[in-house]
Amino acid sequence: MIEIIGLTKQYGKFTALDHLDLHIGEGTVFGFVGQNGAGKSTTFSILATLLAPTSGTAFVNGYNILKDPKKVREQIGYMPDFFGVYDQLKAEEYLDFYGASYGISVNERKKLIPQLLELVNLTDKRDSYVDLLSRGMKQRLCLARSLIHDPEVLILDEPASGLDPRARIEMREILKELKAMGKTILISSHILPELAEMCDVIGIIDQGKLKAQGSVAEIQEKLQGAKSMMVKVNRNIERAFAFFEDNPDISEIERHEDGASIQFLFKGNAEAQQQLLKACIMQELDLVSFAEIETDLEDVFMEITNGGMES
Ligand SMILES: Nc1ncnc2c1ncn2[C@@H]1O[C@H](COP(=O)(O)OP(=O)(O)OP(=O)(O)O)[C@@H](O)[C@H]1O
Repeated sequence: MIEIIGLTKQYGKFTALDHLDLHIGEGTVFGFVGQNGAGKSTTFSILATLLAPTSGTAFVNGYNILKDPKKVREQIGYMPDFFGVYDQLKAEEYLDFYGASYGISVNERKKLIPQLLELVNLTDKRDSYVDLLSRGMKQRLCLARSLIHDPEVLILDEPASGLDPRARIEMREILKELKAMGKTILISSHILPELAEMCDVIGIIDQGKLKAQGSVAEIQEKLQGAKSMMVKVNRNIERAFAFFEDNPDISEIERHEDGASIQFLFKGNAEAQQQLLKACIMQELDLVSFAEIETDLEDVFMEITNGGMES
């Protein structure tokens, strides 16, 4: 579990983080989204105890980053956005080196390293020199490195940056496995739709401030106070359009070019939505479908960071 309280970081006069508060529950996959310079890496470096905050603090599994940095480091595996790899080492030796520096015994390392290489799909590269690995492979090796002491919390700064679509899918699959193991995972990214798919909760940061937090659907609802809905009719689209247009809880109604679909924003809870569906059936509106539309995270993000909403 992670608790961030009033975290602030000044670089000289510049405020990179401005009273950030965040609560991330155990076993959550949390996506930290923000434009370049929003403050994601600064937050992660502070959580990893590599950078001191100007004020505020954070707790990782109950350990204070300021008072108990050693304990915090035991809890977390950190993958920075830029990492050096020792190019004179082979993949297996690289992990062995890190395992030794964590005080893991030779015998344990012999068992652990093949497991880690398998987890990140690098078993067949164990004897390859690190500098000859592709970028995606290096990222995965670095992820394996961050797992060597079996941390409960993973902090991954842009783990998919610079990867091609295939390598991104591989990374996503590995993260799914780690989530299944019960790890709490914090990921930052610009690849917004991917985060939406992978994360339970998304936090949107802009100029050092948290603008919104919740599931993609919650963020959208908070932003618009309404859900996007789409209905499709078999015939008589005019009649259906007039029916929805008359409803005071419906706005931004649009007819699609296919001549059969109507999209609108609906303000109301699940009960109200059920009533609306019932009314459509009572009116014999020739519906073939009635559904909530998943919002594109990219749209939500752009709206929020363009000043569409204050938290
Ligand atoms: N050591 C530093 N000295 C001065 N300013 C810094 C320093 N490190 C970061 N900053 C500034 O703080 C702000 C936040 O940077 P940070 O790296 O946390 O952003 P980010 O959200 O991770 O961005 P990116 O996605 O580009 O990595 C930026 O404006 C950056 O220029």
